[in-house]
Amino acid sequence: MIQKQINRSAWAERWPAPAKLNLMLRITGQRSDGYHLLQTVFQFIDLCDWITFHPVDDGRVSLLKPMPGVPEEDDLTIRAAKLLKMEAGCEHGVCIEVEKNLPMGGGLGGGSSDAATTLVVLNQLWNLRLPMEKLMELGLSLGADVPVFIYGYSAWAEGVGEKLEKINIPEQWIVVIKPDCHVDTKEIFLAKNLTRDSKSITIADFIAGQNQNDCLGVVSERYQFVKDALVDLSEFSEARLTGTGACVFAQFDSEEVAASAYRSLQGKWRVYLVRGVNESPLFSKLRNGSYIS
Ligand SMILES: C[C@@](CO)(OP(=O)(O)O)[C@H](O)COP(=O)(O)OP(=O)(O)OC[C@H]1O[C@@H](n2ccc(N)nc2=O)[C@H](O)[C@@H]1O
Ligand SMILES: Nc1ncnc2c1ncn2[C@@H]1O[C@H](COP(=O)(O)OP(=O)(O)O)[C@@H](O)[C@H]1O
Repeated sequence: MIQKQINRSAWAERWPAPAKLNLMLRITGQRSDGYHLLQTVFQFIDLCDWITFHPVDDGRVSLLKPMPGVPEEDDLTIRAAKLLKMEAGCEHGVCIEVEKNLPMGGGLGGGSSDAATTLVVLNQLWNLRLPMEKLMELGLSLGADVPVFIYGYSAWAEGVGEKLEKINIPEQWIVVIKPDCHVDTKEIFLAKNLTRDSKSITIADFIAGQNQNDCLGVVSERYQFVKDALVDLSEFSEARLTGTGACVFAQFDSEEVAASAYRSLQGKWRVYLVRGVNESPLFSKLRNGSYIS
């Protein structure tokens, strides 16, 4: 985590909020508050929302343009900025501009990533100096997926996704299909027939090929588009579900083979050709950018 101060010019920058994939997901139990205990592996992909933070003098936190279907006060960037202000007890204001590229409710973690980028970048721009651990704690109160985007590196995750351990995964080419449906995370976790008692595995087991997603059965039984997308994608490589869906993905060693699969699927599906990356593009930008003094 970069703790250095960013120059004032960074206000004019566009900051990435990358998507994640769950390369496997096991549900090993349930907490007394209903939240499920998971084992999962997060890797980032180079498909991003882009966020610009415009300074304002009146202390208000607002969106330049609210997203269709999401009231401004519910937007995770607004909630993150307000939470940060409250935690730091500061009077700063900001107008947030989000260029939304990640499909919503797709299991790519777009809302969580937008929240994480807001926490990390405003912490720098407002010179609050909150440590990464505090930002991750604030992030967790916004959503189970937020901490990994603050952590900024591919991770083996346990708990509800907040106990993170760095992991290096081959940075392959990936084809992602976004089926034309929105899967509600809560609905899947409430399903009676969801597997909730998977045996815990180790990182070595995952590397050896144990990569099941325990949500797959319930999601594909309820969402025909997801089932169909898995069938079409598996003609090219092993097809998997990310998170609770709706997106499905397949990994490829070769860009050429991935691009060929992408082209074949393009006519029928909303499809993305991306690359898996172990360092979050947000942290690559913070580390490599000339705006860090
Ligand atoms: C399943 C995962 C895997 O990465 O991804 P998505 O498919 O949503 O991206 C996440 O853990 C999702 O995280 P996130 O999308 O932030 O979920 P939250 O907003 O915290 O929770 C939405 C709802 O799902 C249920 N929930 C969520 C996470 C969890 N470990 N157990 C749960 O039971 C809770 O009912 C909660 O009210
Ligand atoms: N900035 C945001 N971007 C996306 N979704 C948001 C945002 N703020 C709030 N949300 C809400 O969070 C829900 C989950 O969005 P998202 O994170 O994209 O999906 P998922 O958790 O399946 O990856 C959306 O349906 C939307 O109602």
